[in-house]
Amino acid sequence: MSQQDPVTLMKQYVGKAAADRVQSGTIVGLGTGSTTAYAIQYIGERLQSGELKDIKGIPTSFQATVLAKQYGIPLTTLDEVDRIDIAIDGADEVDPNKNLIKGGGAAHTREKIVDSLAEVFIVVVDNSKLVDRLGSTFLLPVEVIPMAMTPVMKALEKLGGKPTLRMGVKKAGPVVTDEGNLVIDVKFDALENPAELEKEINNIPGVLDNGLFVGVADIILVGEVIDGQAKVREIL
Ligand SMILES: O=C(CO)[C@H](O)[C@H](O)COP(=O)(O)O
Repeated sequence: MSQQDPVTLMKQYVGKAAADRVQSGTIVGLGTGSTTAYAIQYIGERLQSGELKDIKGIPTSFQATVLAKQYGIPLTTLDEVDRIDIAIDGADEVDPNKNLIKGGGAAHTREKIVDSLAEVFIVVVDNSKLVDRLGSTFLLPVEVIPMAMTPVMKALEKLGGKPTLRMGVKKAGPVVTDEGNLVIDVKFDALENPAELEKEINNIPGVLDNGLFVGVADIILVGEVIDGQAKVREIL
C-alpha cells in the first residue's frame, strides 16, 4: 500500500482484513463510512480477481449502494434473502464490552437493521475509536421524523441530554438522512447504562432509532500503526 497518513493506513488495513473474511456464496451486509468503504473496495477486488464468487451485498446506505455498484458487487434486499451471513461496518466509538456508538454518517437506522440480522457482525475501526465509556468523544445520533423534532429534543433534555440538530456541510440547512429524516446529536455527560438509554430514547414518539448498538457486535477489528507498521488487532 502507498504512503498514507496513519489513520488512512489503519482504515485500509482493517477494511482489507474484514474483506478477507468474506466467503464465497454468502450474503454480506455492507456498512457505511470511510473505513467500510475500503472493505467494500477489497470485496470488489476479490470478486474481480475470481478469488471470491457468488456473493450478494445488502447496503446500509446510499453511499454503500454507490460503492458496491462501483466495485461490481451484486446487491440484494432483505425481501429476497432469509439470512445475512456477515456484516462489516464502522463505528464512532467502541467500549470494552463491544458496545458502539454509530451514526456519524447518519445511517445508523439502516445499519442497525442489517448489522443486527447478520450471523457475524464485524466492526472495523482505527484505534482512535476505542473508549472506556461511550459518549466520551462522540455525540449520540438520534434519527427523528421531521415534524417531531421539537418534542423529541425536549424529551431528550428530560433524559439529561443536550441535543443539537445536525447541520449539513456544503448544504444549507439540516442533514437529511437516506430515509428523509433529521438527525439530532445528543451530548450526555454520563452515559452510564447504554442498554437502558438505547430503549428509553427509542420509546420517544417520533424517534426512528439511535446510534447505540448494545450487544450487536461480534468481532471488533482494530487498525493500529505500531513503529510505522500497520497492524490489525482482533477483539472477540
Ligand atoms: O456509523 C457510521 C455511519 O452512520 C459509520 O460507520 C461511522 O461513522 C464510522 O465512520 P468512519 O469509518 O468514516 O470513521
